[in-house]
Amino acid sequence: RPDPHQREVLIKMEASREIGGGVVLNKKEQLLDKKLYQMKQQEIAAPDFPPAMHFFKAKSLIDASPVFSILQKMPKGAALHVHDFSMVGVEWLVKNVTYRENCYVCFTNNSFVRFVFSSVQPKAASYCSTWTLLKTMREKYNTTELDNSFIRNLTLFTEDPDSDYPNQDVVWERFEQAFLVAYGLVTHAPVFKDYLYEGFRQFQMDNIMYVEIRALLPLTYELDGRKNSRDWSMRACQEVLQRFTAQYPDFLGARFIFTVHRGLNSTQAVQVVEEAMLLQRNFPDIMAGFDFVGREDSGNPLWYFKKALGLPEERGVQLPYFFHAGETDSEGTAVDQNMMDALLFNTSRIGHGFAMPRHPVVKELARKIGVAVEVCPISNQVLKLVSDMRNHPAAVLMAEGYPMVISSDDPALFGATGLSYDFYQAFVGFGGMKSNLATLKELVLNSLRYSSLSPTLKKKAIAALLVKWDKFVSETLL
Ligand SMILES: O=c1[nH]cnc2c1ncn2[C@@H]1O[C@H](CO)[C@@H](O)[C@H]1O
Repeated sequence: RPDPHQREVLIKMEASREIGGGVVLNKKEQLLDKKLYQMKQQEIAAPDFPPAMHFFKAKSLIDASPVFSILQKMPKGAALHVHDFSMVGVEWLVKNVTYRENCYVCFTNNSFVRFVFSSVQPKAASYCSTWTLLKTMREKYNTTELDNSFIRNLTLFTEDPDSDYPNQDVVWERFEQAFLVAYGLVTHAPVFKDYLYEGFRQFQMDNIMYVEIRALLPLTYELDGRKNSRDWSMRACQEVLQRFTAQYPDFLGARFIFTVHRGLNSTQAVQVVEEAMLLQRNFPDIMAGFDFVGREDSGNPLWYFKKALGLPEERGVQLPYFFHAGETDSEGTAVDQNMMDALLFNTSRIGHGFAMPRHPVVKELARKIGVAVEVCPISNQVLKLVSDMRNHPAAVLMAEGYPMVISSDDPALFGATGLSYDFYQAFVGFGGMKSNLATLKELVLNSLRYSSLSPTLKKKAIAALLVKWDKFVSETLL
């Protein structure tokens, strides 16, 4: 039995294992830490405690939170897990993109919309009404109502999430629909570039200096229906990045993780991995690697793709992996082995790792080889129906000092922006009263440590972040 006299020592021992347990705060940081502690105490004691309710109901409360406002100002380093077409708030798509010339709309049998840009009347699709020029439609209908209905199509946001999304099947179906709605807009070649630029801008506004984007890199199309190559998309990414960093020199840049849906078969996977290797060779500066996306429970397990995933090593070619894994509750099924298999295929990080606490060997192995988990709190709340953030599995990982980064997955679809809302859920929700400024500092530093930047760039990025951090601490104390 432990000695009751050892109580203090044991408590300290636990605290030292926490994320941030090893971070030493300077005088100024200690002051800010105290301030944050008091602010958090008040928030946690309030009857309407945001992390205990669905994010869609909590959002307006979080917006009013003083802790949130500090988290917004905090330099957050990198966003390492965000999807290409969910970076930009959907208002921008509706208010800016759908108001451009030559934008057509149609309505599907299950009452969703689809968009396309075309110089001529587009051919009707079997699943949709005839295409109508939006400009003409706006002359006939109430524009505000129309725009609001588009916004509802593009996000999952609703006043009543509990009855609208009773289970994961319903919410995932709705989620994939929203991407399809955006698809015709964001794959139009000029919009593709503007979207990316606006995405960087919105992340930069949230004090993020670098992003790694899970990107489908779909073929973009021109007004006459002509399709551009995938190389065109990559060059467009390069060009937009150059333009953006020239305008915002504080922004370090972005890299892309080429992704495909996990529904494809093993032969298709071989082709896709071949293409990924080619992209990695031709665009080494902006290509980070490869991953599978889509709902894990309904897709093929990673092991099914072993032939494809073994190709790069077989050929002695570099293709880093960044697998989504453990975003499932289906304990003991084939997909529940994805985290283990991700490690066996030498993954650089694990996307989500929601099931990690249930896999002790994976956890030990991953920690030993330095594989971080990308925790996406709000995504898990919306797509995995985690109703109370205090019960999020990352609470366990955090207490054990397991290497993790906080990311936002699909901020636009959830009605969030950048990373601040997810940091709020981590800091106030599963971090509780234990997480402090040291926790935040470690999380933020982790985002660069576990990024795919080269060692030299990483060093530079961390130095730049620490300068921003000191400034943030001083300014927040004023
Ligand atoms: O949390 C996630 N888990 C798995 N797949 C996702 C998640 N978020 C987005 N996507 C997938 O990424 C594609 C857009 O890049 C979407 O089609 C969606 O299936």
